[in-house]
Amino acid sequence: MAAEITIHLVKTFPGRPPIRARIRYPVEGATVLILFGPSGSGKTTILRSVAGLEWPEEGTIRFVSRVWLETASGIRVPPQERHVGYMSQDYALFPTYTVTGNIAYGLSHLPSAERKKRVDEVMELFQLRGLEQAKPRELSGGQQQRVALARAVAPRPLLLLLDEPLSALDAPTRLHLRDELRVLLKQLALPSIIVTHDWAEALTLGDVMAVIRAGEVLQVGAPIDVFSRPQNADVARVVGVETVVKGRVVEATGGMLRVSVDGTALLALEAESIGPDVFACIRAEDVVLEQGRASVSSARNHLTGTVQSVTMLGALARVTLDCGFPLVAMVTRSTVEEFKLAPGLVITAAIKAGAVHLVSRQEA
Ligand SMILES: Nc1ncnc2c1ncn2[C@@H]1O[C@H](COP(=O)(O)OP(=O)(O)OP(=O)(O)O)[C@@H](O)[C@H]1O
Repeated sequence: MAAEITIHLVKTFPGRPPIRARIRYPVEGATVLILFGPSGSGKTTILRSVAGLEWPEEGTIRFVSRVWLETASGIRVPPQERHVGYMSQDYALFPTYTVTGNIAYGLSHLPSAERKKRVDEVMELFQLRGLEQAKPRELSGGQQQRVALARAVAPRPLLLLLDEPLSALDAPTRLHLRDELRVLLKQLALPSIIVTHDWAEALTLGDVMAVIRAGEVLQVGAPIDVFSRPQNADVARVVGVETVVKGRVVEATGGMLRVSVDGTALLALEAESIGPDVFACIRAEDVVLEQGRASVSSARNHLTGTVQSVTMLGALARVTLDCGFPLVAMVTRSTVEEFKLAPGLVITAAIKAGAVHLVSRQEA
């Protein structure tokens, strides 16, 4: 039987609806679980419960063969015996400690020579050389993030728990460190659970993703499947991007990238540090349907597609198209009536280049 992580819990804060998580997934060397959802949905509470920093009133938390929580039989393993690395959203570095002091914090059980060796190793790994004596306030946001990660990883935890690891950073640093973090997690061969509400982070970093809303786990699956095939309208609303397809950048011209998706060309705005292998992501509301060839919009992409399905959702309708790849559009009820949208109809989908978001993808 494959090694698994099980997180089943109920946690209630006074005056709030209970947080109920049911997540179970296979774990290998560096499997990353993403907890994805809007603010206040319960992601941090689930992460803190796995760390042992929050005590659910009911539940089971198992990591491979270890049981950390089983309320039915009274098992409650304290945080220090779980051997997890935890990084909170604000990094929580000790302000009066130096960089090495912060990193050495969880290594007090080691003899001093070994402790020094391990600190040196992680300083090297996280490219912190030269900053040994610096205090947290003297570091940039990116450096603080590295020190916090180094501190979490130094004691060789079994599992790494990261709460919004990139949210405190400015956009360019965030983009750069997102790619670095992915490489690093694979290099460490350390399973991790990462909280985020950023879909690009979920796609780049995650192997498995749990979508959480109002304390309920709505769907668990591979990120690309969850984004492109949300189980229901609630999940679609939370993830907000319904077309996620694998593509390859084939040309860069005049500030645009031409991306081939199963042979169909898509134009996207040029983006920094994008490799040739990408996910092309399109929000359903950014797809405009047009009839005939005369285009009124200034969109750079005009794709011919065949309607596969039309689902009415109140005043709006979700339309799935086959454009050589599956594309989802969200249109008004009046568009459905005006264009007589129905399965089999051939129609044009217009998408602005700026609405085609590219996210780097590691080719397996
Ligand atoms: N210690 C606490 N006491 C009371 N209520 C709490 C406590 N911790 C969390 N909550 C409540 O539980 C709910 C879930 O909070 P949680 O921090 O887990 O959400 P989140 O999805 O991580 O949000 P964010 O992305 O904003 O951090 C919220 O309604 C929050 O106000």
